[in-house]
This record gives sequence, C-alpha cells and structure tokens, in this order.
Amino acid sequence: MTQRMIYIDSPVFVREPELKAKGIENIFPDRRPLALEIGCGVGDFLVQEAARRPEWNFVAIDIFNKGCLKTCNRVEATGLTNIRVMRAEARWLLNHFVPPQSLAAVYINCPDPWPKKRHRSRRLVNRTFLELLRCHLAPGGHFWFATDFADYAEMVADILPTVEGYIRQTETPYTTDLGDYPVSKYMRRFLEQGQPIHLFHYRRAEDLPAELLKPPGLEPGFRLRWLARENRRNRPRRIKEG
Ligand SMILES: C[S@@+](CC[C@H](N)C(=O)[O-])C[C@H]1O[C@@H](n2cnc3c(N)ncnc32)[C@H](O)[C@@H]1O
Repeated sequence: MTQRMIYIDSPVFVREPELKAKGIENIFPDRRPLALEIGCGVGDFLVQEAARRPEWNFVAIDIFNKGCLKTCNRVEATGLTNIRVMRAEARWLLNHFVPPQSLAAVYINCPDPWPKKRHRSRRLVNRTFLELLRCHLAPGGHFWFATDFADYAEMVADILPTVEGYIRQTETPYTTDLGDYPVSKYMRRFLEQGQPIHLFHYRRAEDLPAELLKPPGLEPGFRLRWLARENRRNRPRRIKEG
C-alpha cells in the first residue's frame, strides 16, 4: 500500500531534525515518565490514556503519514499537552532515539496481524523485538500488547515467558477482560463484531544483568524496508485537509 504524503503542520508533530537536536526526552517542556505508543493509528487510544495519566508524557508513532495527521488533529482538539506525534518505524526509533531503560510504558494495540503463514515473520512483536524493548523499558516499565488476532496472541503467549526480564501482571498469559484499558478504533471495531481482544500486561524486572540490556541489533524488518521505499517515492506536499 502506498501513502499520499500530506505535509503535517502541527505543533505536536515532531520531525527527525528536532528529535536529533533535542533527544526524545527533551521534546516536551517538562521531564516526566515517558510512554510510547507504537502504531497509534488515528490516536484515539492515546488521547484517552494521556488524559487519565497527566503525570506522564506520551510519544505516539506510526509509519502512516495520514494516521499521524489524524492523531495530531485529535491531540490538538483535546488540548492535551502531554502528547507528541512522530512518523517513525518502531525498531528504528528505539534503536536510534530512545535511551536505554528510559520508557515507563510501551503500548501496542492491534498491530498488523499478518494472518498468512508465510507472512508471520513480518509481525512486529517477536523474540528479537521483545529483547530490544527490554533494553529500552525502565525498571518496572509496563508493556501492554492488545491483539484481536488469536494466532498472534498465542504466538506472543508462547514467546513472552521465554524472554527473560518480563514479569506477567495478569493471572493468565493474557486476558480478554479489558478492565479500564482504553479502547482503540480497531479494538472497538472487533469488539462490536463480538470478537475478543487479547490483552497482555507485563512489567520489566527491576534488576536485569548487563547482558540482557544489550540491544540485539537493528534487524531491517519488513516495515523498515517498506518505509525507506515510501520515503524515496514520496515527498510531503503542503495540502490543507479539513
Ligand atoms: C491495524 S492498525 C491499528 C491502529 C491502532 N493501534 C488501533 O488499534 O486502532 C496498525 C497500525 O500500526 C502501524 N504500524 C505497523 N507497523 C509499524 C511499525 N513497524 N512501526 C510503527 N507503526 C507501525 C500501521 O501503520 C497502522 O497504523
């Protein structure tokens, strides 16, 4: 899928030069625990989460330009000041811009399921990704992962207990009782169709041996290669969108 690139002119949108110049922890006027939502879509989950956790700062990323634009519009409409939006690929951002052990929380809701067997390796959440995330989560940092896709849930439920340093916060590997976890656009869509959402909640262990805090190295994942191609093909244009 190619994307129509619209210039995002929003005070909450952060571009790479600003990120490089300031560092992710300094893009907000005040330092607070920093949380990251990966694949924010249109931003409806994050505005709910950021409103109920005003003591945290939130970075929302997505590789789709239009999703970033809609998220920016939504953030501006709510008046929330603790959210910034970036168009970025998750592994790239973690590897290049997120300091070690700095994230109070990471959220991933309804990531692309890649249902075909031959495409499973394209799934974002796999062993290497969880090892990478472990390096960037703060001690005690939260990892929330929600998927509508049962096969993805089973895959992650198999892997997570074998990745050292994650501590389960639910009685079972995942729960379909969402409690007060905010509902995203995709989650709502599946819930309305009577399909369960599988919610994982883990926390990073307080103390980890140094060897578990070494990043596994940037794997040029499918989305990273796709984004590089898209960026070569497109140059953002300034278009007024209502
Ligand atoms: C199925 S949508 C879900 C959107 C939203 N989280 C929700 O639940 O409504 C998955 C989103 O993840 C984004 N995405 C996929 N791979 C990504 C990656 N490697 N880094 C950042 N965003 C990614 C896609 O662009 C898409 O917007």
